[in-house]
Amino acid sequence: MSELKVRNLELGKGKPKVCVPLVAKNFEELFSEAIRLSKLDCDVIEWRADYFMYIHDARFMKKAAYFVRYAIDDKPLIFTYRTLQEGGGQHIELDEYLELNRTMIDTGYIDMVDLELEMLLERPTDILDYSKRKSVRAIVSKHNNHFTPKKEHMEETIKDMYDFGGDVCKLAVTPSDLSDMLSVLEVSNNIQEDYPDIPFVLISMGEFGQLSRMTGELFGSVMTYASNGKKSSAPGQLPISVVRDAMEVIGYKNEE
Ligand SMILES: O=C1C[C@@](O)(C(=O)O)C[C@@H](O)[C@@H]1O
Repeated sequence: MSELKVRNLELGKGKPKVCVPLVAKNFEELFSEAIRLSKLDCDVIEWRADYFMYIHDARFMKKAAYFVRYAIDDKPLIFTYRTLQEGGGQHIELDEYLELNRTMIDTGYIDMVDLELEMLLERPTDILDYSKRKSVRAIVSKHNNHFTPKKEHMEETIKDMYDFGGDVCKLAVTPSDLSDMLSVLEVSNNIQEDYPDIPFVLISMGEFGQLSRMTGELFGSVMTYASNGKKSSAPGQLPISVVRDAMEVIGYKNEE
């Protein structure tokens, strides 16, 4: 499995890393939630800025990023603006989306940025090169909140994300039954076997998909998203302790 260093963390080495979402609408919530999350047993924090009310004010956003960094100390931080089309909290125009992500990359407070493949495909942009130059890792992502695409299609999407320059390639899809969840595991297994250099995260969301959030060590996903104890940022997320316990069992090796 390919490895990727982010601050003190090695994605792709050992167990999948556990990420929890930071969801807040104003500064007060942001700061108190960031402090609360910093004490949880998570490896990474994802600031879901699409729920924040000051996204149109770059000065406030820089301050907010500083607050979050200060509150969470040395934990790796992902900046994510999830668009409405992909299940996010509020609408944003493409120009502003790119500008906001660039501003956040510039702050030096974030370690990773989540960029949606569809937004990157809208128009030529150098934002992936830009984040590389600034040593911010890029997660290229895509979310299907309605169904699970065909297996070949999911595999192609992950490869496209990698070819495009994603440091981590993430696809989250919606199952309508358990066999949809199994397709996601099968695609994960194919990618880890055929493209071991691609660090990826494949998620089957919702209740049918929950197994996919615990099995990364077997099927190759380098990270899993868990609920933060108050709010989840996607259907099917499990509490951190449940994910950790499951991963202990799944990764258990007999010492003989
Ligand atoms: O892309 C993802 C994965 C996710 O959608 C999930 O299914 O856990 C949760 C989001 O916060 C994150 O940005």
